[in-house]
Amino acid sequence: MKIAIFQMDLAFGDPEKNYEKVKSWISRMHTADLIILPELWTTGYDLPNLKNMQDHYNETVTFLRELAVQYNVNIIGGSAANLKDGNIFNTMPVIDRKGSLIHEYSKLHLFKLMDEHLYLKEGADDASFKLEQIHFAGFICYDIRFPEWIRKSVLSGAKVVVIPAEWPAARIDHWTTLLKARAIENQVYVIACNRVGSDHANEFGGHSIMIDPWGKVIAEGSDREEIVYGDIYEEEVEEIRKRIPIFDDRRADFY
Ligand SMILES: NC(=O)CCC(=O)C(=O)O
Repeated sequence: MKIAIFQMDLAFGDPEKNYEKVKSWISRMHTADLIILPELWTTGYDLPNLKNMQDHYNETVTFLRELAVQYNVNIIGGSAANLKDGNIFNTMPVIDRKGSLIHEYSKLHLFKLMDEHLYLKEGADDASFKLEQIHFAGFICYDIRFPEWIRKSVLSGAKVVVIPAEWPAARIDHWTTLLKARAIENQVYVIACNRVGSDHANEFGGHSIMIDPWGKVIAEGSDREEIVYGDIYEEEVEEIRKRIPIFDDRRADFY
């Protein structure tokens, strides 16, 4: 499967501008099977204004469904603010080549350092889904600091872990280290998309990355706006798991 990660810069609180940007860049990614966008790519962390955006999530999903059909590509649509029953969730839509919305996941762990707990509600979704017969699990940014949560999906069969993010440059060493650890300890592919650019509070670090189940970096972005490309091979996961069989050796009776 050919992957294209778009580590974009965002127009703060301006979905129309961000839609325009994705529309103008997507034709460069037309050979990919799967495109991945960053967390909250339509608005950035314009949290106080999200409550005024009634149909925003549905508009975003419709926009991505049309692109998926037009370019015959699967899209993991980063995440967008999703106003539901008076609460706002930080929700990742997954759309297949036919334009069907096949999965949604709302961020489970809210990040207090960026005020998420003041404006957002934590999700309660399963992270797993299948895309082109491959078992994926999708998490959002801060979720990567919770290895038990990721391990749960891996134990249920996930072979590829995808993470859209808005991770500040100030902690980019944590980003890279945590992602490599998640890949090595779970023997899965890790594909992570982080935005670049800045808002009033943070500079974001980019360095989107694809890591194989051995922990080797397949592709890594810079700190500038760009597309990061790489290929994944599902059978590689089983090969690595035969080399060091941690799932046979783990002592599930103890933990
Ligand atoms: N958007 C986020 O969840 C940021 C998480 C983060 O920066 C961290 O250090 O964790």
